[in-house]
Amino acid sequence: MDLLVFCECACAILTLLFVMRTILSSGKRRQGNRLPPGPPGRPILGHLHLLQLPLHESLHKLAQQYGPIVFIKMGAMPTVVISSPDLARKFLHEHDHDFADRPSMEASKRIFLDNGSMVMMEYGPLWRELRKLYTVHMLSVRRVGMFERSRLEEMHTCLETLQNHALRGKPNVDMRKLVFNTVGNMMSRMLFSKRLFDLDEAFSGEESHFKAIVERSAVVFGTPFLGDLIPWLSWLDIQGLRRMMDASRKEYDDFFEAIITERIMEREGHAAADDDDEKDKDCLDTLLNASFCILAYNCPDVAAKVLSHAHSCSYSCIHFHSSSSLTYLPGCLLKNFQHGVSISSCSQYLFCAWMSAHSRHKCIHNELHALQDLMSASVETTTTSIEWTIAELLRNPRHLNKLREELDMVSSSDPHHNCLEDPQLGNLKYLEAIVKESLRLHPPFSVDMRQMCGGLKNGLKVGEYYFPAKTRLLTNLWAMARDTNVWGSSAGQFCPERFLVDEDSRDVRGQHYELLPFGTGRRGCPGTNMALTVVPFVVANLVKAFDWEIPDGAVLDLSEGAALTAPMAKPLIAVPCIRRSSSSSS
Ligand code: HEM
Repeated sequence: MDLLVFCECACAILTLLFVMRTILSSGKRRQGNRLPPGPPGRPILGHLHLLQLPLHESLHKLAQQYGPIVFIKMGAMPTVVISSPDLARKFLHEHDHDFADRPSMEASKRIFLDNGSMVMMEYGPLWRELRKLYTVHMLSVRRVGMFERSRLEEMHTCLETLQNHALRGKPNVDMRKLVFNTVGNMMSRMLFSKRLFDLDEAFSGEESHFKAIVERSAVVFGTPFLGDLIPWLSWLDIQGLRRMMDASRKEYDDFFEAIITERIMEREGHAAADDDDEKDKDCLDTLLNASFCILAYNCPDVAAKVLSHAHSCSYSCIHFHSSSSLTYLPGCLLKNFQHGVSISSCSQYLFCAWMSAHSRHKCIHNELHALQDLMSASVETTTTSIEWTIAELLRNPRHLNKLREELDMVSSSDPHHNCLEDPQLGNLKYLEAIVKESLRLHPPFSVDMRQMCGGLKNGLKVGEYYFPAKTRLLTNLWAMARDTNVWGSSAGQFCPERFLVDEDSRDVRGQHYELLPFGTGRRGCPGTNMALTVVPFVVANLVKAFDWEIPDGAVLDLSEGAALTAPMAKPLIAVPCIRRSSSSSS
């Protein structure tokens, strides 16, 4: 074979091999990077044009068309939407640690100073520290139980207010306001021992100072910020949202700073009194005691300054509140810290050193955000759940009467003067079934939002699909809880009996993936104990004490509101009528 023919053949073979390799490798890449099905998107907007509020309904429509796993782009943000219990198990259990971040949002960055909110914080050491503090020291069953007295007092005030108004005629009550203010006071007393709300607002249309702050920030959180969806447009702020976010942050800061500063002064005053009763009075005390620990994670540079300051001052003794009594701390303990004593055991001592040496303002922002975080995460959700439950009971008098019979069995005394207490409610199966059923049909967070952890820079393969880095995970809790394949043909109806048939063991605490009103896994709701104490408690007492009616001429409207959480579209207005006696009314 002459040389020319040989070269031509070799070139042809090499070209062929190159083309084949390119085709094969691109095929392999496509196969390896296969995305879940989804509708065609638009440039820049992605699939935003398909999404409306309430979000769970738009996502449900997509699932009906493309199946239980759908890939969309919210602007530039890759997003996977899941709507089946099996997929929820896969993503939120098997891949829980991979999807443990929350989507980063401008509002939470600005209002909670660099995502200082635990709810929105990225997964990492500070989140872990805070989470432990919340679940073990602030929201455990024991801790929630410690505040039973203040909840009883608030419930009593609520029933008394209703009774006074009912005696004067047939008043229309804005149930959302009444419940919000009652639950708000229960929470604020547990967090920092203060009442924030006046219950008469439910009749007058007035608004407390704190409620007005919450509502202004809800507007900011509820308005989509363009830069959250299309990051390269984040410089553009046509709606002036950044200014509103900063104003909102200042309002929260001023509000909580006053409360925290007052407490610090009180604690300093009490230091001389050696008062055991004041220890860990509420969550703010717990936070202040753990303060240095959080500071060390959040601002290591500041923490280092505290240490060196404490050291250079060589305090011989610093007074502080220990968990048992006022104690004097020998300076040598501070030195020990630098030789390896754990942060948490030294936190209280060093916090006091820091307090005496530096401006208060700088160091209280961790406590400030924790209080703000817990108030925002708890009051709205719990209120929404109670409002929906009462509305469903008004629509279904048969269930309401059955519940009342159960309640009358545990307490036949005068319904107007005695609150039903937690221990009386513990074994009431029908009440429990009603609360579960209400959370099933109306999960206050209808769509759970997570994001792939920042560390997974090359994305992640789950099952047969590949997901790009920072993919957002939306779990449609609302759709899973209404799936007829799981819940049968009555999936859309309010039917508490379903939890009583054959001793159905499905519960709401994150073990049953078809019913996840509190989420699940490491980022599941740490306030579940509190919510499952307060919701049945308030519902039971409202039902026990009054006959409830819809105002004359009004229609009970159970449509859902267009919001990120899933409230009723309009506040529930009801009329409380005093029960003649607990036995005669059932
Ligand atoms: C009926 C009432 C409530 C409902 C339905 C609810 C629901 C939820 C849901 C769905 C999540 C996200 C879970 C996940 O991503 O897997 C969550 C997170 C959270 N909830 Fe609740 N919640 C309620 C009450 C409360 C209460 C009373 C508190 C505090 C006292 C609270 C504090 C929090 C916090 C701090 C988080 C963030 C947890 C984290 O990101 O690590 N919630 N809640």
